[in-house]
Amino acid sequence: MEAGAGLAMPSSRAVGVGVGAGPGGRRTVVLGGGKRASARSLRIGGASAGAAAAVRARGAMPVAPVCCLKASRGHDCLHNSVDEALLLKRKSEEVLFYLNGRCIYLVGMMGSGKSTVAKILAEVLGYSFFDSDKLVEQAVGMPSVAQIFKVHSETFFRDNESRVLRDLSSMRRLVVATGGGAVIRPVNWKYMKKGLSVWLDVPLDALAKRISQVGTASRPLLDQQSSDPYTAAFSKLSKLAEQRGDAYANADARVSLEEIAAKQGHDDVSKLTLTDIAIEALYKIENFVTEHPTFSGPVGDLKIDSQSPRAKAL
Ligand SMILES: Nc1ncnc2c1ncn2[C@@H]1O[C@H](COP(=O)(O)OP(=O)(O)O)[C@@H](O)[C@H]1O
Ligand SMILES: O=C(O)C1=C[C@@H](OP(=O)(O)O)[C@@H](O)[C@H](O)C1
Repeated sequence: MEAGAGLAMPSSRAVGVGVGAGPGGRRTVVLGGGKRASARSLRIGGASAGAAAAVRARGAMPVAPVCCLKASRGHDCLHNSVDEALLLKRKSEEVLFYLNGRCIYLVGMMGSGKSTVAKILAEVLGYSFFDSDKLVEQAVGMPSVAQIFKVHSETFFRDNESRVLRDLSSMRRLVVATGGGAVIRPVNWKYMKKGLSVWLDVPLDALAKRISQVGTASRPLLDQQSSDPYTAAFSKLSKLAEQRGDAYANADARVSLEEIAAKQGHDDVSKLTLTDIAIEALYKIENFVTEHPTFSGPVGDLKIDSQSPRAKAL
């Protein structure tokens, strides 16, 4: 049975960014609606130095004073967090102007952080967040992508994925985390090109580490019991990356974690915070829209606002 994608809109939320201490004293960004982004989104001391370095590397002045560069506790840490949160919020306000309601599609390999980063971008932009895998699950009426692959087939999943992207592409003000394989069908690019696509480019070894930590059960293309989880994930991801070739490079903007790490003087992408990555994504989006002035023009057939009652009926 194939079903069309029914899109249930999350309710619209006030957008605000604040900071707080999460469980175990870890830092969190508190986003609009009271949701907390991952505790990795802010780090103490070094993180703010990193954000400041990123700003300097871009040749731009920080929009909020970046202070408190040494690792410490208490008020200094709070200032660091506030600086980063403000930078993220202010940059999002600038980008909003150019986007003119167009959707953002995050593409990238499995585990590249599309869902995680998309949620942050949606919060700061005041957009709605969608995960295309979840919409396919809803459309098909199955609890997981893994089950859809098992009971039906990858082709069945891909057909539904394309339908979901088609339906989303007529809407405005969404940040969509696509499935890692969405880039392989040209028709999906036709849909995603109605908005702006961002490739989260993460080194394969970092992806394999993340995926082996969370397990491969939810990612059927990686689910192999035979060898140790890191080696299995790395080997399969390498094959997929080879097969997919330049497909990800069709995206309008590329956020390379290796590049951000190099700009900040890190030798390891795992030292980057989610805030670093989200800020870089906003800078890359801004670069694209300012280099393509026609992009900010009339939105044409994108008439359905994600927050409107009409969208709920889709
Ligand atoms: N920058 C990051 N650093 C470390 N772990 C991350 C980062 N981004 C995402 N993760 C973790 O990696 C896993 C996959 O992230 P997710 O956002 O689901 O990726 P995707 O949607 O691209 O498959 C999750 O456990 C998430 O918490
Ligand atoms: O790379 C892929 O082909 C896939 C990635 C998955 O999404 P994530 O990238 O969100 O894990 C999911 O769509 C499916 O398992 C196939």
